[in-house]
Amino acid sequence: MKIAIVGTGYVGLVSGTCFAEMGVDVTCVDIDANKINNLIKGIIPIYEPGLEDMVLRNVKAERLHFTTNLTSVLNDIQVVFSAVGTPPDADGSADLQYVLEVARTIGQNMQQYILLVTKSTVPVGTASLVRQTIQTELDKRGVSIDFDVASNPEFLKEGDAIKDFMSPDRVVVGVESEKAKELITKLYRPFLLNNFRVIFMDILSAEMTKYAANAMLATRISFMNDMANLCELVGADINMVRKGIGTDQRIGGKFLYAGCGYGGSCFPKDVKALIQTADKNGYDLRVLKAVENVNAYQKQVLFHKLEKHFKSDLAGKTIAIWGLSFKPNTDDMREAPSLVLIEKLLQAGCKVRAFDPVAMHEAKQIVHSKMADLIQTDSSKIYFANDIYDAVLDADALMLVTEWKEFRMPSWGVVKKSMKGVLVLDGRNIYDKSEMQEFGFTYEPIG
Ligand SMILES: NC(=O)c1ccc[n+]([C@@H]2O[C@H](COP(=O)([O-])OP(=O)(O)OC[C@H]3O[C@@H](n4cnc5c(N)ncnc54)[C@H](O)[C@@H]3O)[C@@H](O)[C@H]2O)c1
Ligand SMILES: O=c1ccn([C@@H]2O[C@H](COP(=O)(O)OP(=O)(O)O[C@H]3O[C@H](CO)[C@@H](O)[C@H](O)[C@H]3O)[C@@H](O)[C@H]2O)c(=O)[nH]1
Repeated sequence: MKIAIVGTGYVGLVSGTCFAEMGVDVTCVDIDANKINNLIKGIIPIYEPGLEDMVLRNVKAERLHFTTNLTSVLNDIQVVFSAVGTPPDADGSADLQYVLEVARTIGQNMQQYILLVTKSTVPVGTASLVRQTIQTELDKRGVSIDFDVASNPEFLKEGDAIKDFMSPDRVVVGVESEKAKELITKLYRPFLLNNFRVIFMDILSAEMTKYAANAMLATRISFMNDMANLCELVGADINMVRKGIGTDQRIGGKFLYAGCGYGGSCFPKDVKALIQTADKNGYDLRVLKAVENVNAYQKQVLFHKLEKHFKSDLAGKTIAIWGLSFKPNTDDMREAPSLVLIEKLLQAGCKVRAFDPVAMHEAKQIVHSKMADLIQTDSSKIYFANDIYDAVLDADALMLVTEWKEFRMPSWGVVKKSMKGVLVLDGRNIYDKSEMQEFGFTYEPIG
């Protein structure tokens, strides 16, 4: 079977490569010529564990191809997946310009039946817009060609993307024709050996399922962060509370980790977009608004702890940050809590020494463009360190922001000698309090 995937980002490249791994002939399409040229040369644009090997293997086997020209493959295939970006508009709703552009290109150029499957996260009702857009282009051409639209939202997590795609808990598909259902069933059949279900439903419910899933996960995190903040005030331990409630099968143990806020390209934007969808339908999603507020507060919690410790006298202090990406195993910096902290530290007159195993390049670019006004007079205000020990040199405090594996067991003796101060703020609760105290640190986790 031959398919095309439009949009060669995290979702498009991972999905395309995984379909190719299962024997499907896949062409990945992107408007970014630089990205496509690099992929043709074997240069992978994102950091995702295991992806590079899998891309190279499938390119070599001639099952995975790259092009900037969707039209050139359109008449050789029956199924097109759209995995282009849906970034937030100024009001927080999803910007559908890329999704509709793909539909337009298809309507303008298709010569035979096409099933267009939207994998991007799109507001409920988008499939109708996609259908209308294709139909309008066909009408302009004065031709009548059969086509279908479907919704197949993606649930993969960055850093675990290949495992999530190959063995998901489930695949959700919204269809409105038997033909579309058959094509998608055929495509996912090889994956079913990995023991998951394809759940077919109507398109509106499939579109809604994606937002409801992300909203529920974000809600769990904000709920736990709220509980963590209360635990601190009453002297309870959020980790014990987490274990205590997570063992209740109705609650479950996953996505219950308190921390310094959720980031990434999905939760923040999808929570906003769902609030917008509700507003447009005259409904106030009060729970999700609270989820957002808690998260905005939580991204500043480590800074507030620092202020409290130094009695707001932060000017001139050197603060080390371990972990910049929004979560481990990715170089993605979108909505990363580290960015909020760096900005607040620079505004308070601190010097920042930052380190991340993978996201240094992205982090540097963002800090230098978005915080230019804060560092222009003195670029030494932020230093991107060579490793974890370089980062803590002469630091008054250390903040652990992203729980990369290599931060889990540092040589605390070396860290202690290198630091000027003793404060360690653990934004992901990965260290052992008594061990930290034995080393002489003032240790503060979340909750
Ligand atoms: N990143 C994730 O972990 C994840 C997981 C599940 C769902 N999603 C959703 O999937 C969608 C894609 O996310 P992403 O993170 O992969 O985005 P991304 O920004 O990494 O990639 C999108 C790609 O689409 C390309 N593009 C834009 N317009 C195009 C067009 N007309 N033709 C061809 N290519 C075009 C861009 O150049 C870019 O390379 C979003 O809706 C997102 O919400 C993302
Ligand atoms: O218990 C937890 C779990 C996660 N996080 C934070 O939540 C954010 C998101 O993490 P995660 O969900 O693992 O990463 P994403 O790659 O953003 O994946 C989410 O967003 C994707 C895009 O929609 C969905 O496909 C996935 O199912 C959904 O988990 C990160 O900042 C994490 O640090 C916590 O604070 N506590």
